[in-house]
Amino acid sequence: MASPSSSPVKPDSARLQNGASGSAERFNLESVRESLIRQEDTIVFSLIERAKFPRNLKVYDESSREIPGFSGSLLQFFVEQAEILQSKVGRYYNPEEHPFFPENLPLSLLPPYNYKQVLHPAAASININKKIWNVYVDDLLPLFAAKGDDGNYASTMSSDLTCLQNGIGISQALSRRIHYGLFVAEVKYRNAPQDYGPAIHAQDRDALMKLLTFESVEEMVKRRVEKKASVFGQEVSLNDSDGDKYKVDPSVVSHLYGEWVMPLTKLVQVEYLLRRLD
Ligand SMILES: C=C(O[C@@H]1C=C(C(=O)O)C=C[C@H]1O)C(=O)O
Repeated sequence: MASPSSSPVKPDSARLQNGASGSAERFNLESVRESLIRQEDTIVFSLIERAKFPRNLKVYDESSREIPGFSGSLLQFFVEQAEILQSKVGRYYNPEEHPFFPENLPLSLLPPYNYKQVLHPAAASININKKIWNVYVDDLLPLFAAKGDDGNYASTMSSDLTCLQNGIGISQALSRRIHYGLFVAEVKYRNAPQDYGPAIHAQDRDALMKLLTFESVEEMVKRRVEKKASVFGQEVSLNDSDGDKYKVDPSVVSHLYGEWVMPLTKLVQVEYLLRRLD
């Protein structure tokens, strides 16, 4: 997948959406963590939705030439076309939205929403969706999508599309959640500029990673998402003798957060903080 650059369609100013980030008025560590907790539900439900289909690996085959004149996977084509449409109606003016294919996106046909500046302008240059895409296809799908191919490529891509771009979807949920690290990092900097400033001036990634890491919070996140997966994904049976079965293994969800979601969220925080005093 081509390395994305920053989106050309974000205006200079940006404001927290009232959606995932809670009230636009409250901007503190508690409110951004509350938003991350709410996003857990979307991620767990989207895992369950995507798990309806087998891997259908043909969809992700980047050597595919199925689409005349297009070089890339079926899903890349599908998502790219969706992002073109959504860019035309201003989706990427929202600082919480990050396109997977920011190159060559058309400008919005609608006037930009008057967002309040929350993040440092450097945030517009941070987009790790290439990593998210590769992690999703190479590491995550095998964890929760059964082997096999049922030929439902359009349905699979619709599931991935709403995932990658919007609505209830695993990759969209992942991208939005991971890039929410921008807001977490901004709050952490504002709370302790005296701590973060020296590490930023030294461009010390390790020092920044140590400052922004809260292992106790991470442990709570892993336990909570595992519990949510067991509750939201439990197979309901009228036969009491059936043991507990789940649409997605709850331990997989905890593993997914611990191995990828949280490390990538922290990577976004470090990348942002390195540029915070530019
Ligand atoms: C998001 C935060 O930063 C880090 C990443 C976390 C995560 O991705 O869930 C949790 C705790 C921190 O180690 C936070 O402090 O809430």
